[in-house]
Amino acid sequence: MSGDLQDIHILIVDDEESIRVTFEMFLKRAGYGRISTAATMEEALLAINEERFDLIISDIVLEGAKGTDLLRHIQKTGLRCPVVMITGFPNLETAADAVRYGAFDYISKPVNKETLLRFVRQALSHWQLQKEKKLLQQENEKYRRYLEVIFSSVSDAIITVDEHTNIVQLNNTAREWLGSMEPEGVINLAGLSDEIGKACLHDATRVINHGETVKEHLVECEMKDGTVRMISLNAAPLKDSVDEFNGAVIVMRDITMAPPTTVGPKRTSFRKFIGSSQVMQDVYQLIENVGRVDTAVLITGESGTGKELAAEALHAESLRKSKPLIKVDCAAIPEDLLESELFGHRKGAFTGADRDRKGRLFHADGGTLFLDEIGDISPRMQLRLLRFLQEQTFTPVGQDISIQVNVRIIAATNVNLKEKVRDGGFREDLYYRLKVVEILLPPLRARKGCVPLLVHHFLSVYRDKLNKNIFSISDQAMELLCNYRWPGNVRELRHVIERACVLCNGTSILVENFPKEIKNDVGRLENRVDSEIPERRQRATDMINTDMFISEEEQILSALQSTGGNKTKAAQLLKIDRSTLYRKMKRYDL
Ligand SMILES: Nc1ncnc2c1ncn2[C@@H]1O[C@H](COP(=O)(O)OP(=O)(O)OP(=O)(O)O)[C@@H](O)[C@H]1O
Repeated sequence: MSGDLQDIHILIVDDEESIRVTFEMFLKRAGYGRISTAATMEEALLAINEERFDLIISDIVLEGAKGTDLLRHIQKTGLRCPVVMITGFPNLETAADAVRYGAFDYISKPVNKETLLRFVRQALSHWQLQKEKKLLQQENEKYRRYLEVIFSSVSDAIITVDEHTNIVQLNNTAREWLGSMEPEGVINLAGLSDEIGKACLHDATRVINHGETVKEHLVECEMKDGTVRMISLNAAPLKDSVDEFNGAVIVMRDITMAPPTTVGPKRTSFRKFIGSSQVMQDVYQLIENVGRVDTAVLITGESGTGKELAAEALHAESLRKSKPLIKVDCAAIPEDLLESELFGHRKGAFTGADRDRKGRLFHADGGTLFLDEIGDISPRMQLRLLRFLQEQTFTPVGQDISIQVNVRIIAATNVNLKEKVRDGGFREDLYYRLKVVEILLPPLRARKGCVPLLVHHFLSVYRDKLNKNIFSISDQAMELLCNYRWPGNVRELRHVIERACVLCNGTSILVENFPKEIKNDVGRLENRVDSEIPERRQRATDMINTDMFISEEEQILSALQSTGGNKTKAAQLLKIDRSTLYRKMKRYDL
């Protein structure tokens, strides 16, 4: 407990020095570790802007100002910590005013040690409860948004109804399918006249009246566009947290073209991403789903994994795509400039501000702001950003009037933000605001199946850029690249291929074109005792078709990619004849 008290930060505001000193002494002796004092309202406001407090104790009468003025300012800044007012007069009206303006409570003078400590304990435990409640609400909000993303992005139609078959919720697909629905008011399934509406009513009634679940009820339905589709309906009872029956959920899937288990073809690229491994398929899918939902996204992953590419793809997938995507590298801008860079400033706001300047938030209006390296911003910037996320308004430096904009925030970091929150280096409330949805980009060593594709992609980029006739890469060179750990991820691979293309004098990239750290791996391969080699070969055969080794399908894909789809050249690259290539392409459905 005393360890907790040590971390509690209390601000005492009083124009009488003796009171400040006495209160500080009482609190320190009681174990409270961090006490700050302010003699005037200006000093108090400065402290509140710079630091975070758990409690403020203020005299109701300050020199040249009233304690209630301080309360008003505190409310304006959005600070939520409790404020206890000390009132010198037996004037109940002023004290009641203070409570009306948001004070937690007031204490009448003279204040003895026991009374002060009692009020402090009460205010802090109230504050603790408030914080826990807020955290819980944030968690709930997070899950609610996750569910909303899933609900709105699945291609199945989902409808929930109450026990009278009134529609409670439906996702976009369901809205599209239930063509005869009026946009406003309560809609009952009984009022829908088309096949699909009737089928929903039939299944919902079975669930509601008999408590049965309905599985794979297949109906032919004429859709709005006149086509006849085969729809599979599944329905189940909807129960609340205490197992009370609440209605039914109906999930419908169009199975006309494909059976439900069919998996779509693997993508070898998406927007500016190259890569075909399963983890990247999941990333592409998530970006597509989340791009359309107007929510904050936190992109995480090691340096060089493609976080900026993910932000660009999210913007391109969103309804904001015709508006600007503004990028800010928070680590590259000095801390004292970042505030005016983001929020703008008025002429004369600080030395060197010789004209008004609109910030990047203003320029991003209607579009997306990408905040790279968000983990590096100062506590002051964290607070300003939090306020912006809460209100979508901001005030340029040196200006009084706030500006309203409509901006989606996408942030990225390569540090562990959760750990930073735990260490107190990053605000928890901001963390949850930013991380409504997280996209984690895996390191390249966890998706080595992507390496050959990336190698051929960058090879063709630099072949064109450097105007060279490099068309292949030796098996040994490729093996080295596939086995290397890539601490710098795709960025490092890109540089390695660029360098190799510059150094290459022939038509093939060779091991000798690689830098030392990669070439040294040859030594490791060659120095291996003979007995290890067959075992390694065996392992390679065993692991074909996994992400660690390159499957035949991926070799063919990367060869086609690097030759721009030219099958004759791809066959040459793979050292097989054209007809074999055609046969294999057919087999893998490429
Ligand atoms: N999957 C990929 N396909 C093609 N190029 C990629 C891929 N991933 C990353 N790159 C390239 O690697 C380089 C680094 O990518 P990016 O800047 O997006 O990484 P980052 O994760 O934002 O890095 P940092 O954290 O250092 O800012 C860029 O040149 C980018 O085009």
